[in-house]
Amino acid sequence: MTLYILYGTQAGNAERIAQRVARYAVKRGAAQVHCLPAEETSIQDWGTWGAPVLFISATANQGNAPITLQKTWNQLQKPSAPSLAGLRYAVYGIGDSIYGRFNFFGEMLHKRLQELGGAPLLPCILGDESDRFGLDETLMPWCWTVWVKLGYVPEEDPVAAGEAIRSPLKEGADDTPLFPLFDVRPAAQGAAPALGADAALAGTEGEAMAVPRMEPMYTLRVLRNALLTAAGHFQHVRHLELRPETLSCAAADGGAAAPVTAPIPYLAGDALSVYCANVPAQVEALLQRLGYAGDEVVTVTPDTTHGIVASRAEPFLHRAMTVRYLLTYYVDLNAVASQEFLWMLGLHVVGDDEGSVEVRERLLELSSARHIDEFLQYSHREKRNVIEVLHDFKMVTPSLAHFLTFACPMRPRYYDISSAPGLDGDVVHLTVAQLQLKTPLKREREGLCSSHLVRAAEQSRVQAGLWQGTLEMPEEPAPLLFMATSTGIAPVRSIIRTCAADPKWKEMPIYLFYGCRFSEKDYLYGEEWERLKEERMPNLQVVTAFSRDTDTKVYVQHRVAEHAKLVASLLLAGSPDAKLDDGNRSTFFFLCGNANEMPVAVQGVFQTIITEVVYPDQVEKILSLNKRMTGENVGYRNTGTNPFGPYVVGLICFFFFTYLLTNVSY
Ligand SMILES: Cc1cc2nc3c(=O)[nH]c(=O)nc-3n(C[C@H](O)[C@H](O)[C@H](O)COP(=O)(O)O)c2cc1C
Repeated sequence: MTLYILYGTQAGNAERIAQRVARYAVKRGAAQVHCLPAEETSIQDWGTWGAPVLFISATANQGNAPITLQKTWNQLQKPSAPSLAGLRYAVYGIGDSIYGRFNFFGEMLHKRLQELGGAPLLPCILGDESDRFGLDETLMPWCWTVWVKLGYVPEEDPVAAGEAIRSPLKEGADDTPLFPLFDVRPAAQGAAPALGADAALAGTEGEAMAVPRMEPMYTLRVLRNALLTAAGHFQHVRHLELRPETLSCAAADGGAAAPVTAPIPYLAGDALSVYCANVPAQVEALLQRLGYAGDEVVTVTPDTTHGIVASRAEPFLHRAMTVRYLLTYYVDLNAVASQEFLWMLGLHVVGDDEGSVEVRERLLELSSARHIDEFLQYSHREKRNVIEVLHDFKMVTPSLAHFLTFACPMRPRYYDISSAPGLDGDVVHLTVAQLQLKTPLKREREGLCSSHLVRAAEQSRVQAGLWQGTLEMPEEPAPLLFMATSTGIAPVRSIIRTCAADPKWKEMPIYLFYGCRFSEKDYLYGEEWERLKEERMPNLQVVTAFSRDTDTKVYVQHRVAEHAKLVASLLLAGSPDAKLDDGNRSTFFFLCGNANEMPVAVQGVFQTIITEVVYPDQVEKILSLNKRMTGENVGYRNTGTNPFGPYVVGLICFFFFTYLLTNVSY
């Protein structure tokens, strides 16, 4: 019995869940489980595998496909997508009901697979992180139903099929098989030179070297790293200018680096996926804790002896490297420890003495669904990483193979590019805010990658890939309306500079509503707008909202309300004199900034403006024309195409492109 589990993840949660389900499947008797990011497979193959496929996917950024499913999703949506007749599948969506578009992507995926001829084993199940027991509440019954459908457990067996399904916690983490996905051995004598054995390859603090990765990687030289916010302001935002020097191919092809001969082929809306190294002091602490000096040379290979025969191809596989190098570049030591990590530690506690029993019980408790609140308190709210957990539970020392399996792999952080090829040539700009926070117990935490970038010395190097977004600029010049806050300005700056480089845009009205705290402290790129207006874009208008300059807080939406007539006319037809029945020149609207409250606030003010302030006598007409502007239906997209799609009605050409804060990467 072979089973495929394909996952879509943005930040790693769906990957962890998928691996857990893979373990359950092995326990239930699957002989071979392939557990992979969906994008590592081809949709053409799905219907021909002759094996069921379980899709486990998060919903990202207000209803969108997560990053490891984005390309696949684009292919699935095409009219030319292949028939999926022959595919038997089930979708488990991962989301959180605090978001308006709860599990939107999981539902879309399920529907599309069915449209293409796939046969669902059961209806799409939507996991909700806000459920009392978190995802386990739906995950466990879903697993059981799938096992029954696949014949792994007998349909008639009341324990397996009935009781277990009703009891969400039946298949708990504590009885999943504990086997590592990797095998770690001393590297063979005389093998190729080990990564990290050479001091130069191990990198120096603050400087990422060309560490092999699965995707093509640029090494970029930091030309400039300037503070944008005032000295003493609570938040550090910096402007980085980076020039690509070398490009290495995917690790799978050997990872050879070649000099870069052409600019990075990016467009407005694209991002750099930046990798960084762990802090050396943390690596040394972990080496000591795991019982390594650090210079031991090892080779890691997949451990397929237990049934999981294919899992994500990690770039550290099959190459000799020192343990220090492995832990420096391939495991995220700053990530919050997962429940699975605690569970794995719990199962490593041997001994029946009182102390051992107590520690084991505590760890298994923290890792069980029933104690999710305690886990969140211990781990998430305090941002407790794996090293701190190992420090708290000194009695347990996992093997390196187990540690690698259950710790969080090092993943890149995404930063919107804020430059434009037309104005900035081969130099790429980033606008980076350093993540700094205090936990409830007043422990200071900072973002690994944002700190790495913010501190990157000029002339040091940064390692990054190019993430191509899906933002579509208007084909012909059109009025642009931006609303942005804080570092949400990064993609806006890229678009504005793209337009500034093209004389065709010179006469176009471009309005930027920008919100931050203080005019003197965090008004990012304020002087640049003045210069661009003078030199290239006479019709660029910037309206600012400085929330803390006055006693009463002023936000972007308040400024929008003050300019009601202008905004309404832009939204409705693209011309300040437009009537409701005018308008074929559509304004492109971009909303960029904190995804939590701003979109809803701006939507509210738009609706008020259009229906109550500007066209009070035509409310019904407007609402009937643009149903999607009401209530829950307004679409927010991360660099998406027009979500109104066929719903864009002739009279209200309202293009809604939104960005979410990819700049909050840490
Ligand atoms: C920026 C952001 C946007 C999100 N948007 C949605 C959403 O629109 N709908 C939803 O159901 N869940 C949403 N979620 C919740 C995620 O789906 C959920 O946290 C999930 O566990 C993330 O899985 P991942 O780590 O595999 O990406 C969002 C989470 C984040 C961080």
